[in-house]
Amino acid sequence: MINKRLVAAVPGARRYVILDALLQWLALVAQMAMMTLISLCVARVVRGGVSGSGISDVSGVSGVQGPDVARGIAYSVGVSLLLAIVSAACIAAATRMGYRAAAMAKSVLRSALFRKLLALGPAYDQKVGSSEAVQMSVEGVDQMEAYFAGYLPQFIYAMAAPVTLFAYMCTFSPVAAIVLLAGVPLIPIIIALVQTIAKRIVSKYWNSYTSLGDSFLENLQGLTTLIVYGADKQRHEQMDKEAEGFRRVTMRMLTMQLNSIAVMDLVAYGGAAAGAIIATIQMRNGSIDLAHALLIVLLAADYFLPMRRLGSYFHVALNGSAAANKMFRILDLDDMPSGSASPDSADKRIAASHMSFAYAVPDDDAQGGVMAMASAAAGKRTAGKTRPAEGNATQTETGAQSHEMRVALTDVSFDVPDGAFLGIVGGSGSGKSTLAKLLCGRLDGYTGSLVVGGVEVRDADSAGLMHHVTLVESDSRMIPGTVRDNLMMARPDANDAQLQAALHDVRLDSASDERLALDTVIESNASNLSGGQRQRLALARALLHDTPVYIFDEATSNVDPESERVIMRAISRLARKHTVIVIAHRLINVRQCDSIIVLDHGAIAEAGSHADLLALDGAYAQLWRSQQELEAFATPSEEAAAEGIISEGSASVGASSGGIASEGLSPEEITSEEITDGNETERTQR
Ligand SMILES: Nc1ncnc2c1ncn2[C@@H]1O[C@H](COP(=O)(O)OP(=O)(O)OP(=O)(O)O)[C@@H](O)[C@H]1O
Repeated sequence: MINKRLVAAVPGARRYVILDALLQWLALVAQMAMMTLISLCVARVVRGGVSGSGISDVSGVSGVQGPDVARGIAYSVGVSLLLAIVSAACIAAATRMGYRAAAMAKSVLRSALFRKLLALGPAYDQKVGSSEAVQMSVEGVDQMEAYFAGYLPQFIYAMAAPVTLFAYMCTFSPVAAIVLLAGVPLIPIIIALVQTIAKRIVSKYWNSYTSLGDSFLENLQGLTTLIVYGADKQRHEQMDKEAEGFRRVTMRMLTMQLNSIAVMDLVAYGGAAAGAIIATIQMRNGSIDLAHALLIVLLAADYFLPMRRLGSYFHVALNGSAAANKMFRILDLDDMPSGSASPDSADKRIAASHMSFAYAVPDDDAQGGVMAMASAAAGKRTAGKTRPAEGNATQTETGAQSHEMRVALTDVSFDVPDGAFLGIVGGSGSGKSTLAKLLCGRLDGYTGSLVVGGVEVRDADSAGLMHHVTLVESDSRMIPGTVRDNLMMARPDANDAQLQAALHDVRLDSASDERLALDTVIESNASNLSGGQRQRLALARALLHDTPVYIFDEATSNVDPESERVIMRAISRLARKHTVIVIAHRLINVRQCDSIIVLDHGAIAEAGSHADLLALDGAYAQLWRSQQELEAFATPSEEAAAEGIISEGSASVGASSGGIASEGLSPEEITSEEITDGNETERTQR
């Protein structure tokens, strides 16, 4: 009934929980004394001032006769009021202690979650969904309030209260004390019975809640796409179905809670009624007087109420416990491994030797693609918390979840000399991005060897590796704030002149049409920037990072031709001083590289310079020819344009693609300003 791991996770909350229960117990003692006085008073009023028996010792008002009755009653009322105040103060203090325990639990767990998300590293979202992370750290953690402030103190108090009442009642009516105590365990028995069903329902509730959150977030993020393709109605219906499923499981949970509370109420109030019956019988037998009979009636409910309250807190606790178990699943994820070796900033070489890598994919997701065919090279460790089997069999078990291994890279070997300019090309899914992520330590679990900055990546200190390799991807993120904030992220000590220089390098300075001031505010999701501006700003930020190695993974895939030209020119200027790797689908963007690696299904199919690869007449040459043909096809010939034989639609395609083909992505254009200017003139004429 207690989530031991949850309690152990917040050791500092224990003393507040115990103080809370202790204060509740003191309130009970004060109430017992108050009820004793009240019973005595009532009995004296009824009997016209005749003194009670044993109670008088407790109340201190025995033996008060005749005219002193009024004074005795006033005295009792005064003391009762004082006791009521003491009891209320104890309850208020107990509530305070409960909130302290809850605040501590929430703060400890929320910090632990945030620390874990950081420790999971840049690829945290591969292990935890964004919406799950948000739900757990907000609503999941909030569930701890009821658990620590309500359930835990109540659990202790509900044990202590009946025992205390039993001990007191035994002094004047052992029969009533025993009968009432015997009824108390009925409530925990009901709780235990309900628990078996409730656990399953509550866990279903949380699963349904987080998965609905995931769908909601994804649909919201993709809302524009859904509307554009007219798929919003269908997604709407699908979400309605999910929401209906969530409503049903919520209703089942509430029904179960209300039903069990109703049964517990029956026991609690039935018990109190039983107390009244026993008191009446005993008084009629003459074994107790009126004052004691009244006292039994008044105290009988208190036997059951703490347990009854525990029963209602129990449902909240189950919810908190299920949320905590979900949190622990996140907290139990393996941190991004970090070695202690620091890459040498003077060593800009990269070397891979017989390097292989496979993703662990949950069984349900593992379909199609290059499935479970890990070569024997896929040796000791794999991504995340998985472990490949020896040889070709690559099924793994992680707790209840089994995984298939999806091979992404197989037996890859290459050497990149200091300051080299390397291109990596290949079809979709050939492993280019995986290689980029491995090089900057965002994925772990490769086999073979991968050396960056003179150290094996798996042994490298992850912070050191992040300062050695900068990866710029196609969907670079900006944080809300100013342009300055985003740039200074890469170099916190940069002055305005350095920031301006970085903006100048990517043509975002005041001389450019696309200019951005350092104080320009960037809104959420950089929605006030164009795709080109965003990517150029990301490049400026990367330039400020000034690391020995740069990797650009499709850094120009979503931008306009002008931005593509600016970015490629800035990238080519980086080479020599830094080692630069460019991953591109468009071969024209790697044509000027010293060497190009062609990946095919995770393996190196060809390697060499652009000229070597064309001479080889293999996959690269074939792809080059087809891309050239495509671009030539997309470029409207001057004669055709002059004769007006290109329709409006195709002219617009031609203008955009033709722009890309001719606007400065050839090596000459990238490295020579004059030729670029010539192209611009040509474009203006066109
Ligand atoms: N997180 C992941 N979990 C499981 N498999 C993955 C994951 N990321 C990539 N893969 C798989 O690994 C293989 C290589 O993917 P990768 O993203 O490296 O290819 P790519 O060459 O960069 O493709 P593209 O050019 O389309 O970006 C693919 O089969 C892909 O399905």
